[in-house]
Amino acid sequence: MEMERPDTTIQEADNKYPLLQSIDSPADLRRLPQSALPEVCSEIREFLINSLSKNPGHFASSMGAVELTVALHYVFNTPYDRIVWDVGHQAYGHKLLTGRRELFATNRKFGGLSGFPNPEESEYDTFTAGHASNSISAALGMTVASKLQGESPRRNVVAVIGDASISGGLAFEGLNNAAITPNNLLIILNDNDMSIDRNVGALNSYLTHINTTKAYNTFRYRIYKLLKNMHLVGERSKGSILRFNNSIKSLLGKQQNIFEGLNIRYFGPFDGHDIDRVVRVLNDIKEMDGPRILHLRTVKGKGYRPAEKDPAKWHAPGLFDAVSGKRIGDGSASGPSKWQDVFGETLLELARDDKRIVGITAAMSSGTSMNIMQEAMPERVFDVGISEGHAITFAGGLAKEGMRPFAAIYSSFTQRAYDQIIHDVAIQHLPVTLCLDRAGIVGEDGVTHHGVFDMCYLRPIPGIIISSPMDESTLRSLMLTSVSGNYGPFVIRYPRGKGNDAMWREKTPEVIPVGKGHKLRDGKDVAVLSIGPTGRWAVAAADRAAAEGISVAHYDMIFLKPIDEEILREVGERGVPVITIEDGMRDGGLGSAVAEWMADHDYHPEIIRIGVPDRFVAHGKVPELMRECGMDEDAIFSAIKEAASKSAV
Ligand SMILES: Cc1ncc(C[n+]2csc(CCOP(=O)(O)OP(=O)(O)O)c2C)c(N)n1
Ligand SMILES: CC(=O)[C@@H](O)[C@H](O)COP(=O)(O)O
Ligand SMILES: [Mg+2]
Repeated sequence: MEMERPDTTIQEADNKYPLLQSIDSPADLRRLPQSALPEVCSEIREFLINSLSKNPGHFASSMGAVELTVALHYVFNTPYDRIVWDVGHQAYGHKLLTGRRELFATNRKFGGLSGFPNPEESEYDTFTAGHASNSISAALGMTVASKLQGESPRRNVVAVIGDASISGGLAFEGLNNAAITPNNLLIILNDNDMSIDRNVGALNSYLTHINTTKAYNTFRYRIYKLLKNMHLVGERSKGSILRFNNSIKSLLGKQQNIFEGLNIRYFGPFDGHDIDRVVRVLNDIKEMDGPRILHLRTVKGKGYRPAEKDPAKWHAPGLFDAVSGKRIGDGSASGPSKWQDVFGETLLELARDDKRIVGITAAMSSGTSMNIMQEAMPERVFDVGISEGHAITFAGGLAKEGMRPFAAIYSSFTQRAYDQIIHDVAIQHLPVTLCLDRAGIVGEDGVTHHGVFDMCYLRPIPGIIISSPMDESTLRSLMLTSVSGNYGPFVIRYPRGKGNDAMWREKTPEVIPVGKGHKLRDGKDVAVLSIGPTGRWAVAAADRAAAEGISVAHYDMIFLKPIDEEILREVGERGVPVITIEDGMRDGGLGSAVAEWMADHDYHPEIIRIGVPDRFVAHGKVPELMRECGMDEDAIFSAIKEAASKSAV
C-alpha cells in the first residue's frame, strides 16, 4: 500500500544552528574544544523548541537532559561505549547528535523517526526503550556480555535513568543484582524531582534528602579525587573498589547512603546543567571499576520558561507557539470528551455513592484522569509510582478486605503486571476493576505503547471478565456493573483520545448483564462481530455495504469473556460468513474466541478475522496505522463485500 511519506525538511534557515549543523556524529562533537559545549547545548535547546513546537513530542525531559547528553557523547566513545536510555523520552538531544538531525522533523510520524531509542533506527540506540525502569538491567547485561566476550575493560556501559523510573521494581531488581555481579556499570540518575506528574514515594523523598546533605557528598567526592591523585583509587585494577570504600569509610565514619549500602559507589549530587562539571566528573569516574552511580540534579524543561514553570503540562505539550509559549492544543475543549475523562468523572460519581471504591494509578494520574477523583478525594486515591505490578497486588489486598479498587493503567504498561493479575487477584477471585486505558493502537508513541496484547493475554485467565465499550454510556455502565456484584477481576478496556457522544453526561449509568452483547442491525448475507470502539468503524462499513445492497447483521459483543453464546449460536445457525473486528492482536482475541467456539459447537462458517496482524506495529497517526494493519473502515468494507460475494455463491 502506498503511504504518504513524511516531510523531512526542517527549518534551518540562515544557518541557525552552526555548531549543531557541523555535528553529523558524536566523533564531530568530540573534536570540538570543551569550551564550545555550552553553545552546542544552547543550539540543541533552540532546535528542540523550534522543531517540537511544530511537530509535537516529549519536550520537557529532553530539554532537561541536554547537558547530560552532550557530556556523555563528549566523554564516552559512542557507539562503542553504550548508552542505555531509560524510557527514552529524554533522548531527542541524543538523536540530534547521532546523525538524525535532518530527519528530526519526521519524529513520531509514520515512516519517520521513532520517538524513542530504537536499535533498528541507529547503532547509537543500544536497547529498546519506551517502558520505564529497564535500563539498569539491560545495561548490566550488556556490560557483563562485554566482559564475557573479552571486550572489557575498554567498553563503558552507561544507564541513564530518571528519578521516577528508578523507583520502579525492575530498576530495584537491577540495582540489587548489579551490586553483586562483577561489572563496570555506570548509572546516571537524572533527578529532576518529577515524574510526568509530581514524583511520589519514599525514594523520591530520600533523593531530596541526599541533596540536603550535599556538603557531605562534595567532601566525599573531593576525598575521592585526592585518593585518585595518590593512585589509591581510580584505575581499573583489582581491589580498587575495596580500597576506595575502605578509605572513604575510614575518613568519613559510618555515614553512607542507600546506594553505598548496596556497594554501588555514589557520586553527587551535582548540577546536571553545569556542563564543565559534568564532563569533569564523567572523566574522573569513567575508568573506575565496579558499579557506580552518578546523581545529577536537573530541571525538567530547562531553558524554556513555560516548561520549567509547569513541567507536567510540558511533558508532552502538543503543538505550541515557540515565541509566546502558548500551547495550541487539539481542540479537546470542544466536542466529545476523551475516554479517560469519561472514566475519571464516572469514577468520582460512583465513589461518591459507594464508600468502598478507591482509585489506584501507577504514575499516570493525569494520563488516566484519575486526578479528577484525586483532587476531590485525595485520601481515596493512591498514586503508587511506576509500579504496575505492585498496583495490582495492592488492589488485591484492598479488595480482599472488602474495598472496591479501580486500578487505571495503560494497556501496554499492564503487561508488567501479568502475574499479579493471575496470582494476586484472579486466583482469589477478588473484585478488582482494571481499567485499561490506551487500549488498541495509540498512534505516535508506537511499538512500545500500543495496547494491542491485553485481550490475548487476559483471555486465558479463568473467571476474569473482559469488556470493551463501543460508546461512553457503555463505559459508564460497565464501571457501575463491575461494582454491582461479586464478579472477581473485571477488565474494561478503552482507547486513547476522544469518544463520540458529547451528551454522555445526560445518560445515567445502568447495570448491564455480564456476558451479553447487542445486535445493532440485522441482515442475512454477512455477520459482523465487533468489540469496543471498532464497532463504530463497522457501523460505517455496514452502511456502505447496505448502500450496495449487501445485508449485514452487526453485533457489538461488549464482552470478550464471558462471550455471548446466544449471539454466537444465532450466527452459527445462520451459517453466513462471519467477520470479527478487534483493536488488538488478531491471533488470540475475539476472532480466535469466536473461531474456537464455532468449532467446539460444530458450526463451520467462514470466519474472517480483522485485527492487528502478527507483527509489531510502528508509529504514526492512528488512521494511518489502522490502514496499514488492514483494520480501517475500508478494509472492513472490502471484507464484507468479499464475504457477501462468497455467501451468494
Ligand atoms: C512501565 C511504564 N509505566 C509508565 C510509563 C509512563 N511514563 C513515561 S515517562 C514517565 C515519568 C518518568 O519520570 P522520570 O524517569 O523521572 O523521567 P522524567 O520524565 O522526569 O524526565 C512515566 C510515568 C512508562 N513509560 N512505562
Ligand atoms: C513516555 C511515556 O510513556 C508517556 O509520556 C506516554 O507517551 C504518554 O502517552 P499519552 O500521550 O497517551 O498519555
Ligand atoms: Mg524525573
